[in-house]
Amino acid sequence: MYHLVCVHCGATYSADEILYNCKKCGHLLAVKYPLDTITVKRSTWDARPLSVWRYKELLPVHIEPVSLQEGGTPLYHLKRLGEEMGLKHLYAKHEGMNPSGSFKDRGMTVGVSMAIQLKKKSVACASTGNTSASLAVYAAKAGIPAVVLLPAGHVAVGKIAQALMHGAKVISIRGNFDRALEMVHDLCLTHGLYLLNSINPYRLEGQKTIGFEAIDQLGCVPDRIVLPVGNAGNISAVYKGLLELEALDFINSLPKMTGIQATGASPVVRAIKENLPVVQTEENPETLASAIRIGAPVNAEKALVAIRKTGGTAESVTDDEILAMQRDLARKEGIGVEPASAASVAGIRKLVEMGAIDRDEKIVCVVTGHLLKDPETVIKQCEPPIEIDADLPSLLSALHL
Ligand SMILES: Cc1ncc(COP(=O)(O)O)c(C=O)c1O
Ligand SMILES: N[C@@H](CCOP(=O)(O)O)C(=O)O
Repeated sequence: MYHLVCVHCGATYSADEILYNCKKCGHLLAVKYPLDTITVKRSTWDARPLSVWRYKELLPVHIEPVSLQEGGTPLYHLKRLGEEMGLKHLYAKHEGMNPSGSFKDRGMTVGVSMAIQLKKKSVACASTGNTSASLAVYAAKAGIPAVVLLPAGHVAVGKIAQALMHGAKVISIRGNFDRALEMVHDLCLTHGLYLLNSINPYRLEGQKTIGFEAIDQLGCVPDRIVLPVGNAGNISAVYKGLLELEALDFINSLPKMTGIQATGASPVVRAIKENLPVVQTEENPETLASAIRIGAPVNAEKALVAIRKTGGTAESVTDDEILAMQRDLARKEGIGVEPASAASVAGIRKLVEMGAIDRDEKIVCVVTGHLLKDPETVIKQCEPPIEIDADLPSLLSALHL
């Protein structure tokens, strides 16, 4: 049976205690499995469909999971963009192909299942959009109420539409995401709702399967895994999962974990570049990649370890660089992603230009959310449709034929 362990002081807690922070030092908790008793074989996993639940021996859920077939997302070889950058082995893992259109579904299938396993009656989160959309979807599937707190005016319309349509109670606060997270944390501690942001150690267990799948699809461990970083849960989760695979002798090397942030919201990048022991909060984070508009990443401590221990790096990209890559992915590779997701590939382009990447590396960029999440940012970048009279001459003239 697994238990919870503080990532900072190592204090341990029983698995069924509803805890988000260590009672001794206040830092975050992680799920620790007795890996020496896990006897699953690679061949057993290989025989199952590619999905979060392929790896159930390394997940905490013991009941029938609340599932909508999450995971099993495509790994695309970016031939054209890779060629332009001089990279032969550049891949994108398209997490926008999950049920609600982002990687959060991997976390929520596990997190909402744990809410049921722990007999919680309602769930809540703060969100820049995707967490709320995903929570609303999985709470609907589980048949329990969900409350979501959003930063007013800073959430993409597709994500609000999802949270509303799937029946969550949607509250917009006049404050940013970091404040919304503090508020929902207080609400959950005082009123017993189950908090499903990435400070929930169980939710992140689902997200670690991104790394497992990438390795299974590639047939080897990539040299580098690149992720956009906001609250820093995903990069931490993927790293944790890879450590578990290594401990089980399923892999014998680790990819360089590489985090990409938007220039206006880049506290992790700053900590890496300036070799700071801890991340310093940015009070007024700003980027049009609203999913990663976060100044106080709650998982930063773990993310710094992931990047430093694997010899990875962190880099920031401007909003213009993010949008240029969003267009390039769409037009040169046929891959539709939201701005925050394009940050990972934009970051690699920048690192290549800086000479910081070995061109023979096998690189997996995680592209985290679907293009249709944020249609307004798409429309603003494109020419509007050409409206014509409904006759052939008008059509030919519009096509310059
Ligand atoms: C589309 C998208 N990409 C990236 C991120 C950043 O992930 P994390 O917060 O786990 O660093 C988020 C949300 O946080 C997101 O919604
Ligand atoms: N981008 C996230 C921000 C919240 O992150 P979480 O991983 O702590 O839930 C979102 O979609 O809300």
